[in-house]
Amino acid sequence: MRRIHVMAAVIRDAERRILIAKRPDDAHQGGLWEFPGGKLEPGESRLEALQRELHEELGITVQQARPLIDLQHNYPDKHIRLDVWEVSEFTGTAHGAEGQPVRWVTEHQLPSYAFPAANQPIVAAARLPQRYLITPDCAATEVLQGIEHAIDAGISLIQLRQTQLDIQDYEALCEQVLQRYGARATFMLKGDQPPADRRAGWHLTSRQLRAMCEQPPPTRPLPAERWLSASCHDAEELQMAERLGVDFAVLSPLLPTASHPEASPLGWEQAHAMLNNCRLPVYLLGGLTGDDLAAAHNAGAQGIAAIRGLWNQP
Ligand SMILES: Nc1nc2c([nH]c(=O)n2[C@H]2C[C@H](O)[C@@H](COP(=O)(O)OP(=O)(O)OP(=O)(O)O)O2)c(=O)[nH]1
Ligand SMILES: [Mg+2]
Repeated sequence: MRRIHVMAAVIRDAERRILIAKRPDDAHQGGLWEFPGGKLEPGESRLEALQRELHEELGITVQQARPLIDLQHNYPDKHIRLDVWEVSEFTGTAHGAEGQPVRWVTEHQLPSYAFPAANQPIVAAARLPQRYLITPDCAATEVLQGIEHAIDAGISLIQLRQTQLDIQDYEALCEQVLQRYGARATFMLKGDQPPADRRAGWHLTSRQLRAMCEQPPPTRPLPAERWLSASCHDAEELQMAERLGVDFAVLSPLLPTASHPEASPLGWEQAHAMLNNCRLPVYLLGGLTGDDLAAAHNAGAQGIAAIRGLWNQP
């Protein structure tokens, strides 16, 4: 089968809107919306190809870009590597230089556009932030204060962990958090059932993930409009997460941590190899801080997840 390496871009404007373009009706995957880009040519670097394609298709010059998600997809007629970068700075006015319709859309509007089958994880990656805060075990007042501080510092995805609380107290805290902060951040909650509050997403432990994948075919336990994520520790669990249809995964432990001294860390190289074979946005967890974001992106991750590394940061 034909194998092609495609560079594509999630381009953002100052209001964080994303540029999408419509593929010509007679092209492969024609009539569907896409993230602008095209094939890597022999001798080009990935960034050079991205710059050339965006200049040809949109008339813009890329100033700043970084890897967002890199995945492979088999269409019936070709095998594609979609190497998607986030473009945060460019010069020029983006327009359909090849006559194609283009549109700036909000993250919220993105899922309502029809994209090729390969794009589902890209749409998730474009909507998700690069930092994922997991709350530490501490008193409820401290949790609330810490969340407020984190949101003010730009964190928009938070898992309420609180292993110290029993179910009733956990649910009461979740309710309070959603009431106060539900409009300002996305909250991922834990538990045996999907969270009752439909604003919240559901984060599965690796044990839950394995149990849900035991009886084939695995069926996604939450409607598409709510976030579903899972904790993974190896390549097999990442594959299960893909098959279950989760929106994103957390892969751990990357580095040694004080909270899990017994676990053997994956290290950057092994994590990178696992992410090469994965079709999900993945946060790396374990001993990381905001300073590790560039390394995480270069390893093919969506970003970092952290408890201490993102809690009470200046
Ligand atoms: N650019 C882009 N291509 C995508 C996306 N999703 C997806 O499945 N594809 C597929 C469709 C095509 O088979 C391939 C991209 O090829 P292309 O037609 O854009 O390549 P190109 O710009 O170099 O065009 P051409 O000169 O070969 O006509 O990747 C996407 O979001 N953006
Ligand atoms: Mg193209």
